[in-house]
Amino acid sequence: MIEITDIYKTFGENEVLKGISATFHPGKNNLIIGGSGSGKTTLLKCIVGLHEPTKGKVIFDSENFTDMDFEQRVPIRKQIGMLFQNSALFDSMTVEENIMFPLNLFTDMSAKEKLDRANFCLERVNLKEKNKLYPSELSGGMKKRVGIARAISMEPKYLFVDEPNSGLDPQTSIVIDELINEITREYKITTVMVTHDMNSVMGIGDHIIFLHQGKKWWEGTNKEIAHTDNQELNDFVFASKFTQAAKEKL
Ligand SMILES: Nc1ncnc2c1ncn2[C@@H]1O[C@H](COP(=O)(O)OP(=O)(O)OP(=O)(O)O)[C@@H](O)[C@H]1O
Repeated sequence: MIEITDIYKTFGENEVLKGISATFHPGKNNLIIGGSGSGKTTLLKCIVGLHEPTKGKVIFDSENFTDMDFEQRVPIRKQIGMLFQNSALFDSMTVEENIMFPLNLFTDMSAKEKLDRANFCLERVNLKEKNKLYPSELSGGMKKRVGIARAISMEPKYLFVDEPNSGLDPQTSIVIDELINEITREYKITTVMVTHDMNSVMGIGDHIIFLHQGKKWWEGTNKEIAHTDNQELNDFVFASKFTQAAKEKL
């Protein structure tokens, strides 16, 4: 479980986050949504420690991450898997080497153990036997799957995902969402995902927080979002005539 309390983040004069609190539970897809520039990525970075909040606390399973120094944070960082927008694979490394990268860095596993783990993860994301390919030889969807395989290689307790569907076609996006959803449930991971994608929101949004004007404007599930009377959320989710018409049929 991750608890964030009263998170503020200011860049110069720009107060981006204004007192955000939320609890993210294990085995759930926790989604952060909101308009462009509303602070979603900033919040995600504050939670993982890529930004320090100006004020507020981040607690990982009763451990106060905010008050820890770099060294103290290492054991928690080892339990964090990350999948960022461009998959962030190393182009000069094969698929297998990319997946083993965190294992080389953070574990003392033997070469065979690392290879077995990489193969297990590749199988889990349906990329068996793609070990020796380079990122340039993969489609966008395959790269995301390698990114997921790498993110789960350390058996993370927490998974942070930023816009996993950017640049993917709708069908591939659904495959990626389903994979994240299955892994979250199977390994009881606390997953926190930033997304713009309404298919993701409706498909896998167990718990959603909507950011607006730097605040948590609304919180609920994908079932509740369809019937919201929150004006700003409604305008955001059902922005097009097409989605508005679909809502009326719900
Ligand atoms: N490192 C930084 N330095 C200064 N300002 C920043 C920094 N990172 C983000 N910001 C500002 O914080 C605000 C929120 O940015 P953020 O990337 O968190 O929004 P977002 O909701 O994720 O947007 P998008 O959906 O467009 O990716 C923006 O005004 C942005 O310019």
